[in-house]
Amino acid sequence: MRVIRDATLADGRVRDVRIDDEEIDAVGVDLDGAETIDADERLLLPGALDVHVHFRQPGAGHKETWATGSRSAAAGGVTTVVDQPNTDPPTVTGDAYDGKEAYADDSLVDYGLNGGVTESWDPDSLFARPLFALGEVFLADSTGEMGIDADRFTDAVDRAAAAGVPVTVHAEDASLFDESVLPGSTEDASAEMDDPRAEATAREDADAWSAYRRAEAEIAAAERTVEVAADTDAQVHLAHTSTPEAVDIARDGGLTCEVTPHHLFRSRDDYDELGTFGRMNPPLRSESRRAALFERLVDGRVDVVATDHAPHTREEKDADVWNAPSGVPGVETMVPLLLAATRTTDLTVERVRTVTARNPAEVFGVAGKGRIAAGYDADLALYDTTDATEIDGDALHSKCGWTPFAGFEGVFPEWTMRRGELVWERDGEAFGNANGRNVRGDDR
Ligand SMILES: NC(=O)N[C@@H](CC(=O)O)C(=O)O
Ligand SMILES: [Zn+2]
Ligand SMILES: [Zn+2]
Repeated sequence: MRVIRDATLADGRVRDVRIDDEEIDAVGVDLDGAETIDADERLLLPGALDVHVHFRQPGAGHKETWATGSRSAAAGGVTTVVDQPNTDPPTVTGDAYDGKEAYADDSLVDYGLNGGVTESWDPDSLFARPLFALGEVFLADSTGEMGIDADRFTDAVDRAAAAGVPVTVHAEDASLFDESVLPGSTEDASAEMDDPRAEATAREDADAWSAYRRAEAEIAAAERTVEVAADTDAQVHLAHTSTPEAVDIARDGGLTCEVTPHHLFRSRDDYDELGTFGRMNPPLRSESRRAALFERLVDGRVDVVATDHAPHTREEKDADVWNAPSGVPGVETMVPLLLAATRTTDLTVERVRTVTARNPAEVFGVAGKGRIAAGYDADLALYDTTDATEIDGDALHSKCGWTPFAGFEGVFPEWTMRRGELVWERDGEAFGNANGRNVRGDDR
């Protein structure tokens, strides 16, 4: 058996962690073992579970593949990812689920696969598969145009409740988007009458995306989701909540919620730097809303941090604000950004551990993951918190080759272990094997 010697755990205790094949055998002091990995009192965290990624296969392997996405995860201390259904074909039938699982064979890290809802979904075959969750259920169109109406949403939540599967919701209400911001909107109609003022009304700056998909649209959709959930036994989770209001609505309404690193570390003030590379759904919010969201991360009101890792190529993103695709990468920089923030804010290492590992495993009932304790999977990552490096898109491993966090400090793992196997060693840039497993699969 192998022993990781003198590791500092998130709560500050220094312990040995003994590993028996794929599992943690014991956590203690002076443990015996045939082989020793010295931690030298560096920080050992449970491998993170990122419950919201878009790895793009099938259908858009030019943006990301399971091989590149899972490498990016491993290099960022993430040992489990959950893929979303807006691929091509969308994961809305049993066959589509099976097709995606064949791609996930290339994954270095463990994974879950969500099922989605469209007009043409097939709930019977879909719920016959081991779904991680039903979701993200799109209440408004995003990449993949899977927005559904109110009746289908209620029906989907009812079916998920009957199947005992949690539901995750992309909560934006498209009827509340501010269409006056759009080119060709009513103000702009005067263009047809040769009114010179028309030119001035069509916004082309990247911040127009935030003005268009305004906060009120998320807040209203979060309220509606609480109402729908209240009428059923369904377990409902709000994906990527971008406003403090939606976090509070989720808590008060008995839902769980997740926030993304980009909504925690970026705001509308950053569009000058990011341009359309900062376009995503839900969009960046005001600096005051960002700060209020961060406060809720620090004090425990946010349940989960997940990335909504949504890569698009540079060429695709380099378009005008109305035509650029929505989404930013993030799986590799989530834990590094949060750990770096523990050095400069009130965020504690324990909170980082809780929102990236313990809570996602608990909220979604992932057995054997999210903790460093005997009997749990040996999903681990080692960090030197005194060694922050500057984030650089070229040095990351996503196929998209860019990051919205360029220039930020990040504390990256020295190594990452997934079920006892080293899947990333920073010295030498070495990756392990594609032995990732479905966390809801039969071989668990
Ligand atoms: N968040 C995004 O802006 N984009 C996501 C879809 C989504 O999560 O809504 C994508 O798949 O590109
Ligand atoms: Zn979404
Ligand atoms: Zn998403």
